[in-house]
Amino acid sequence: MSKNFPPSKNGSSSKLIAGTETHMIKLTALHNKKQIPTTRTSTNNTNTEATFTFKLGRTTGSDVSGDLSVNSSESSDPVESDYSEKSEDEKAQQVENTHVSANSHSISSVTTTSMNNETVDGEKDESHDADDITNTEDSDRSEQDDGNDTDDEETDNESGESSSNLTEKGGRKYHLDHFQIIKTVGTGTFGRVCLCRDKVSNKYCAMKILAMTEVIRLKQIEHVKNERNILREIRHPFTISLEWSTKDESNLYMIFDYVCGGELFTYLRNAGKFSSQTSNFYAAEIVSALDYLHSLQIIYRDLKPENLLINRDGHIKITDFGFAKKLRDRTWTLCGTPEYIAPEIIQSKGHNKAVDWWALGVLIYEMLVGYPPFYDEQPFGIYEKILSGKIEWERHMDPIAKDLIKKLLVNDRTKRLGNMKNGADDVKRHRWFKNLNWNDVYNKKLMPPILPDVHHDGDTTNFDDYSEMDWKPTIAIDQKDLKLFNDF
Ligand SMILES: Nc1ncnc2c1ncn2[C@@H]1O[C@H](COP(=O)(O)OP(=O)(O)OP(=O)(O)O)[C@@H](O)[C@H]1O
Repeated sequence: MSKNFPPSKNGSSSKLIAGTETHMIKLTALHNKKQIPTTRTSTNNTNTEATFTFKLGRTTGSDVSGDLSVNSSESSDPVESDYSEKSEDEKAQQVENTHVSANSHSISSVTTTSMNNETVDGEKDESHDADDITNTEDSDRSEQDDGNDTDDEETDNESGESSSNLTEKGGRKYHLDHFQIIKTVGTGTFGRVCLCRDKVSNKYCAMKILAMTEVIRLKQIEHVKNERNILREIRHPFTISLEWSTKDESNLYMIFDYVCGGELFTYLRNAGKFSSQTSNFYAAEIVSALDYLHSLQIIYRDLKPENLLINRDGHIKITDFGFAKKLRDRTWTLCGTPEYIAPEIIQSKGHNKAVDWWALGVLIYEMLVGYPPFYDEQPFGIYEKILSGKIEWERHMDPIAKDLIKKLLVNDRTKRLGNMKNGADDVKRHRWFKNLNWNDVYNKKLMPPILPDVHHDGDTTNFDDYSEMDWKPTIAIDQKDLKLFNDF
């Protein structure tokens, strides 16, 4: 099976997307036939026929059908846990410290080519009303400042700021022209992520630019609003930090801390597979982050090595909250990346945080083995394998890690570790994590197994090179469409 698994992220499967597009395979699905409907028009969907589309390439593509979440009062899901953390052994994990470059071909001298900032001209004031999905009373939210005068308990006055860059309350007042775009470090379905320099603080940051025309065309309006709203709400050592967001008449912009080590995906493909210790380190940081997100009723829904960035200090930052959702009960949106989606998503049963624990099982397997447990060249083949429940095991696999994976990759989500009455604590107490002190994990006290080869904060050598010639011309959307993004 490994023979057929493409090592490059463009070569395998992809995120799911419904409704449109060139370079996609169109498929017709019948509910309850081990196939996936993309649309759900009512909760009673027996034998509903739906057309859906998959984009090729595991990460070059993106997303999903429009968000079709439906609240249900007939949840059969297990009781939610209180997520209180339990300390275990005091022994911190000792892992081998190696300096590794994410790109096997990365160069050590770094030139950051300045580009004219043609796409980010002129800031528009924005409304910051959180939509009903993410409207919570999270005390951390004040630190996710967006520079809006009405919502600015926020950030320090960094060096060199003039008073015109301060809000009335003394917080940082952002403008798009504060950011100089340097280089593209990632591309997505409707935009790109660029390394930028904040000319006010003189710090590097990452700017995610989403073309609103594409967001509308791909019916992703609710998802990008979810992404922004959830990012404003969260603060955790292993999740990306949103510094500010805004829009103009063409694009949506999100400014993040720049994570210069590149994607875990690259390190994993270069290494082939990780040792049990290395996998354990990354899994622990992800468990810590998932536990936190779930405690806020947020499901992440896109766990995979491409979305795990490694910081200069070797610790994880989870990025791409494009599928994250604040959950009241269950949700029905078809989304994720084929190799990582849980059976209940395929079966359109409605899903909850259990899908993240399933994806963790897939991720741990992929780290230890080098390829995911369910793989086929076509998404349908992947789904059949997921639903069959059959997993091929390597002969010399760490038996304790295998036990955890088996308990995470349980088709019946009511019996899946992480989704039972003790919640994440069941995962944290598993024997594979027995040497960990979870407070040490949270406080980044474990020694990272990989230290990225980074020469300075704005180093981009751990990312692939992307052409800067294919920036699409900015198209201003009309006022009617702009209103769709009123609360972004
Ligand atoms: N804060 C960051 N620092 C450094 N690189 C980043 C950062 N955020 C994103 N990237 C890079 O950009 C890539 C694309 O980012 P992201 O997945 O958020 O975009 P997207 O448009 O949602 O992509 P997709 O369509 O694949 O979901 C990431 O895989 C990563 O390599």
